[in-house]
Amino acid sequence: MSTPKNATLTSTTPVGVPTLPGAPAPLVLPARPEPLALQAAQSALIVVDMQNAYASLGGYVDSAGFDISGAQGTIDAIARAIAAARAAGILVVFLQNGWDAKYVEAGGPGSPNWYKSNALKTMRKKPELQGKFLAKGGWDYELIEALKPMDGDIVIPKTRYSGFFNSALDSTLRARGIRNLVFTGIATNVCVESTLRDAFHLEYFAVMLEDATHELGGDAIQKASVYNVETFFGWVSTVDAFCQTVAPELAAAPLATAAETVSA
Ligand SMILES: C/C(=C/NC(N)=O)C(=O)O
Repeated sequence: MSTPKNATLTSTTPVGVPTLPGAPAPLVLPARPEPLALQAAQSALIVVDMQNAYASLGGYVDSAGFDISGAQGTIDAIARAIAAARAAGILVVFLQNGWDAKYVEAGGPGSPNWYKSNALKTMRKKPELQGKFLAKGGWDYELIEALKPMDGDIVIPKTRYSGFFNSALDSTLRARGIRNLVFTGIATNVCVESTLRDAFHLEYFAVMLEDATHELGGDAIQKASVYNVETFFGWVSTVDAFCQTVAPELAAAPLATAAETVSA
């Protein structure tokens, strides 16, 4: 989604993880409702579920009838954020949603996921699609070509909407001293928001780059999710603000240079 025209990044006293004595001065990310102070070494860029299932025509959400016509803009925005994060030494973590090829991890009729997952529902409705959506080893499950992990990035598989549930995400972040999470990905209102809410409950400072996320359900849904994050669970910023803050030298460079540092 593009930045709303009336969006103002309020400029008040920064908040965030207290700076330890002797630590370098923190970066200050313009954000709503207030700027967020963060150390690059204590921060991770979380790229949520940028898989063919969610971002490519012919993938699961497109096949299930959701509108992903805006996904390309989101992909480009995430590519810029990833390039800036890597340049700044900020850990990049890709979440990858899905299940084993036999769908044991999806849960059977005893799991609410059986009834709420539109991937499972669509495959039940159209048996010719059985086995196609979100199955490990398949095209649908793969991260999209334009946003492939590089050396130093981390990929965390997950089986439910929240990246923290039954996954290695929390321990991976804690082991590296990460306290600030910068969220991008699809879908704003499902896996991004679910993971960000859990981040709040686990004491991470979470900020969502609103123009590097894409909703499932329309503009009103995007606005509602942004409102929730800004008001209750964390902070909201933009890709431009993030790039300018963490890698100003890259933000000034031509787009092609930034894109080149993203694809493996
Ligand atoms: C609806 C849905 C959203 N996933 C996500 N990555 O936000 C799903 O996985 O079924």
